[in-house]
Amino acid sequence: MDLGEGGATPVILADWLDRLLSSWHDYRVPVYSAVALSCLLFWLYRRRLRTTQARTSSDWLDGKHNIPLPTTNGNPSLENGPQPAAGTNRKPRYSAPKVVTGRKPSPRGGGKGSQAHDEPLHIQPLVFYTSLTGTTERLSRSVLAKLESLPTVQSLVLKPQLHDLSYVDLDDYFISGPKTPKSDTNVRYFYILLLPSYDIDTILNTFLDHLDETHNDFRIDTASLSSLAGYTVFGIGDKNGWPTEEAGFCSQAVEVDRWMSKLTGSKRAYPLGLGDVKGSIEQTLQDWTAGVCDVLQELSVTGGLGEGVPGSGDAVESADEDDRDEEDMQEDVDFPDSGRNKRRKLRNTTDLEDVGGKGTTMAVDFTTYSSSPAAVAPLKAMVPKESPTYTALTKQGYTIVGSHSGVKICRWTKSALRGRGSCYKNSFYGIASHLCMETTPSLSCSNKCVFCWRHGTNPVSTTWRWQVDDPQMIFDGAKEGHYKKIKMMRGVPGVRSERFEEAMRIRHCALSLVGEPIFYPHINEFVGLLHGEQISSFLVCNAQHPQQLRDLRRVTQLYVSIDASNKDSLRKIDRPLHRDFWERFQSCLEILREKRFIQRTVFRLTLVKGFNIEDEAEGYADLVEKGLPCFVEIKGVTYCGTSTSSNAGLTMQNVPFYEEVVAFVEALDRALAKRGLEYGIAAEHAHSCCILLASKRFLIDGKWNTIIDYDKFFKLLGDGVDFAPEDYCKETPEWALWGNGGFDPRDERVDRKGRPKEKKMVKEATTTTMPLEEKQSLEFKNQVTTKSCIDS
Ligand SMILES: Cc1cc2nc3c(=O)[nH]c(=O)nc-3n(C[C@H](O)[C@H](O)[C@H](O)COP(=O)(O)O)c2cc1C
Ligand code: SF4
Repeated sequence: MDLGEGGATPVILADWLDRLLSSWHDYRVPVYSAVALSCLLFWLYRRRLRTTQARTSSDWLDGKHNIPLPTTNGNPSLENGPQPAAGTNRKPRYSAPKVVTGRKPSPRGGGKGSQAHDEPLHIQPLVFYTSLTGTTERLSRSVLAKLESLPTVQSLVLKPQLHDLSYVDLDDYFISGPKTPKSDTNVRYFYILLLPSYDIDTILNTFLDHLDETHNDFRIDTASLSSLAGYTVFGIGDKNGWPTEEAGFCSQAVEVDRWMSKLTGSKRAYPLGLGDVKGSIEQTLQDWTAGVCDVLQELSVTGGLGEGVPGSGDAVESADEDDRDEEDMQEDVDFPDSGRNKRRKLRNTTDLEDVGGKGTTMAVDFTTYSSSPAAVAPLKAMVPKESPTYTALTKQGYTIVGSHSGVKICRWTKSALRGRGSCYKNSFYGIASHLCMETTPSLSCSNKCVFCWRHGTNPVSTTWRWQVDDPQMIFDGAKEGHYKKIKMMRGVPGVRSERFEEAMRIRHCALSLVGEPIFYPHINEFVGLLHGEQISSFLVCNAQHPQQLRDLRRVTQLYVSIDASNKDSLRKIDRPLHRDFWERFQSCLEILREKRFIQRTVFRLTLVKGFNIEDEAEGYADLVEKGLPCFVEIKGVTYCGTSTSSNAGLTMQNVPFYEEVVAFVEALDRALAKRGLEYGIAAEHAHSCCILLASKRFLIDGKWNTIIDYDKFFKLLGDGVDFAPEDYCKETPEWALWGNGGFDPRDERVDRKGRPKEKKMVKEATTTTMPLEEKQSLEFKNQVTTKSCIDS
């Protein structure tokens, strides 16, 4: 090629390009094929390489590299005599970058292969302990004995094994769990750990380091013990030297519990138990063991840890959970208009007492007191399963019972289970929130109060125009729903085992939630069922159904919501459906006055700034004079933060400060004194912005007696004698009295992240000057905690 001839160069280049292009056209198909084939070969090669690596890793863990596997039948630590302490004989961790993902359980059990699915699931309890001075070993043996005596369901719970952590190889049990024996592929392991705490260097530090390393080793799945069926921990400590958890009581057991939660993917099967060696540890352990045995039985039958937090316990730590609660609360579901316009007025009406059981075809008119025969029209369910209302309520955490009742565990119940405080009813009347069931036999109401947590989400009506469920069915369904929700809490971090055990026996029933309980035609029978099981009853009604209020038989404490002191305010706030709402309201006050020597009567005042506080103290005092209730509860409104509340014109500005509630209560107290009424400010629960005014009938020997003596109440009820509210009251604790804040010292106050906080913080903060935003956020936090127990 002569490149010297400048003019020929472009021609040559063009010629080359032309040749290249025609070659490409001739050979492009084989070239494409060759590239595709190379890619395929490369992919196959990579895949094969990965399989080989995984097998090597698994072989390594399975002991094909000279690592002995734990014996599952028998206890190496006990049978083989003393062995070197863990930590001295621990094998070095393998260094190859291979990922240990934990053993995969079969869908139901823990076996591999399809055949395993048909075989029964076997639960193998493994009890681990460590002990320096022998206490924990002795206690562990007693747990072992109890587990051995467990009546097995078709022998599905295998003989428990005991392992001293000082002698076992931690790698064998605390990396990916023991290997499933070939003889029984459907075995799943259940770890029970009993651990003392030492603030000196012991095997426990080695154990904790091991769990930490396992969790943080990038080669190991963070939840490498997720194939376990579950785990639970019991801590042994000494309250003499380490009086509180913050001071180190059972600190190492608490820590192990946290690591195990992470490593198992939150399979805490039973709450962490803590026993004080200088206290009643035997009893605590016995109760805890009984609970663990129940879980084992359930596990062997169902193959799962029960509903709730996935795998029994979501890995939500306290902060997440609190967030979730608030998210729940923010949630606003738009329900279709339950049909005020569509509502069909039934011409013919009947008395409540004439209404039959489920499937009844009679309608009840609450607008009149007449008792003419009912219309014979087939009635529908109030909340049908397929309705959007049902879906939305279920989504909000309600369990719908039958066709018109609901049950839900309130935030205070959860808080009390975690030892973080009960609602104000604990301070005023001695109701610990974890013993309380909140339910309603009627999700429907005849008001649309501006502050109602769920107004707009439930049916509203002046008439009962739905089918009527049997009270026994509602009672059974409510208990079942409640217990199910409590059980869902057992995997939640921080739940105290002793409170969890106590919660499995309902002691109180708050008939409030949402809706109007007195609306339910068989309310008396329902209350009778509660009392039959020694469950006390608090019934809150909206002062709109005088006939039903009059007919209501004895409840432990009877509430009437007093949401305003005059007609205009009441219309604005309660937005009642009845045209004669004010007359109904007045009648209810008279009825309450008549009942005041038979049962404890309460006025519940919910203060809404801009609606019913300003200059109304005198008006409320007049109402108190009329009804002469035993108690007057005054509470700042709960701000729901939903569009329903804002549609009703409510904002955070309507939420009073605690100091404003205090000022109002003091004004009301003065107004009552002016009228010569014998009342006084008895107690407070600053945490939920609530204060109690009480009749001096309950000031006995100069001491307030606002607490209910529940045993006495049931005794008197059982004796069938006449009795008065003063016959079943007892002294209010010091910490609950006016001026002392009202936070139960047996509980611990925490902040949103679950960290302990200064007990007086909220009250102090709310009563000092602070920027509006800060104040609102704090108030909101205080207020949202009371979301569940609102007036009907
Ligand atoms: C040196 C020492 C340190 C201890 N540290 C704690 C502690 O930090 N927290 C705690 O709750 N108990 C602590 N204890 C109390 C023990 O946990 C308690 O005595 C336990 O019953 C010991 O169990 P063991 O006999 O099985 O070893 C400590 C005891 C000793 C002797
Ligand atoms: S807030 Fe209501 S339902 Fe919850 S514990 Fe208190 S009384 Fe019971």
